[in-house]
Amino acid sequence: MSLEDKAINLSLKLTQTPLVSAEDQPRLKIVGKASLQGEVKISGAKNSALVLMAGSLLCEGDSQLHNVPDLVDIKRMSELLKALGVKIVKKDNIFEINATDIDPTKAPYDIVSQLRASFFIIGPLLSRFGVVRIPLPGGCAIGARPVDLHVRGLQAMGANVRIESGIVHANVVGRNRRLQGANIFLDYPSVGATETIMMAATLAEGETKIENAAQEPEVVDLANFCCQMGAKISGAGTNTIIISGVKNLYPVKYSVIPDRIEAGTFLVAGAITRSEISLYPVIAEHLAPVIAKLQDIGCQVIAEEAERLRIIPGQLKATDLETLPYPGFPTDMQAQFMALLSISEGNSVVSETVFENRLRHVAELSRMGADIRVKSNHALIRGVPFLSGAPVMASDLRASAALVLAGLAAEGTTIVSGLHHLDRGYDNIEGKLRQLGATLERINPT
Ligand SMILES: CC(=O)N[C@H]1[C@@H](OP(=O)(O)OP(=O)(O)OC[C@H]2O[C@@H](n3ccc(=O)[nH]c3=O)[C@H](O)[C@@H]2O)O[C@H](CO)[C@@H](O)[C@@H]1O
Ligand SMILES: C=C(OP(=O)(O)O)C(=O)O
Repeated sequence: MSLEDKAINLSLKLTQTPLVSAEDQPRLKIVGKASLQGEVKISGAKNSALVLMAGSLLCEGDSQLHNVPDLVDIKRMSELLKALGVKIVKKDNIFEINATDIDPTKAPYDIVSQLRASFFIIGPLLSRFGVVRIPLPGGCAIGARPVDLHVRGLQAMGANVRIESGIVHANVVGRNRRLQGANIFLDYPSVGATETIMMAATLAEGETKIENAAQEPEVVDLANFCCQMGAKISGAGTNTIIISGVKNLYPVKYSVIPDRIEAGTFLVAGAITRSEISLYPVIAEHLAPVIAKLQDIGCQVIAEEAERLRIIPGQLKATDLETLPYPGFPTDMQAQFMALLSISEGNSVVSETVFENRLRHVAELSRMGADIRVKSNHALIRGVPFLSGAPVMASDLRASAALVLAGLAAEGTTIVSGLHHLDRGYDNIEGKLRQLGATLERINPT
């Protein structure tokens, strides 16, 4: 077993075994009152790279994805594709993906159950082969996360879908096993459902219209990737996407957009430690709701030049925020802002509207001295002058980032466990923070 496989196995084991004690897991020791300076390099977007890997199943031949971040989620997605028969050659941040000879019924439960994005392969596989079998991704710490909108979209396009013993079996009969274009109104602008239907529609017969579509930058990135492969898609980035099906798609070289959530997390690192830092490369427009909130809180965020942002922190003051589908404030930045607001002067209300269980970091921030009360999906935060370092446990990916940020700002030392969450979605966060001047180290179990 390679070292990489061992790391994935350990990570899977940790996710499946929440009762592993903190001392038996790697932990991050963070020295507080950090002062940061310099520039941080932002990696490719996790949520784009994952769906582009799914999208590369749409054609035969060698596709190349550039700027792929180094993350456990990407390793899991690679394992999933390999289980289908996909050949992947990785050179640094470039993935060469060849999905010529693959079996659309071989997705293993062990991987799909660990990774939401793994379910997104259902669209391209069904569209290209007329048949697919895939376990349900299941819920996770932040909510139940059903896939009904994905399934209903595919059914509207003519797929027969049967869910039995936790496995989705779908096929298309007649008409050369091709899905048929359809008008689909999404009850909610789900990112994943929009991506699933969009990929499925690229090879369908006729035109598909997705109304109330998600407008996230990752949806636009996927549309650009598919168009470069020969798909006909218009309207991505608005709430109505139109896809005219084509018979074949072709492999391309494509570069993943910068990760707006990683960038947002570093902007908060600057704000919470009262440090001036810059970030490169970023697409400032993708960060508009995050930048607007940082300005409300008292920080300046300036575009120094194309793709480079600098945060100039100020006196931190309270603000309210509500998570919403793009272009609203992203749910994936809510926990990090909660850490920031916990030491901003005054009272803030944070409302989580996208996921039903995404406030579990409150208990851990409270352990560090934050004054936060939760009522249903709202958190009332009374800003305190400082946080105190403590042992804390991450409950999900962005909660882990929030605890790292809180640890950087706190007085004393913070020990964060539950790092398998952090490793899912942050490419070398320790190295990047260290380069900015933070003192932190990973303690491995003896
Ligand atoms: C891999 C990936 O891209 N993950 C992102 C994606 O997740 P994901 O695509 O799973 O998120 P969705 O936009 O689908 O989910 C939003 C809401 O819709 C609900 N829902 C979704 C699908 C469905 O069939 N039925 C249903 O009820 C979900 O439970 C949730 O409450 O968008 C989320 C919202 O921006 C981000 O937090 C995730 O980081
Ligand atoms: C919720 C997230 O990811 P996923 O959808 O992969 O669980 C996230 O990136 O914060």
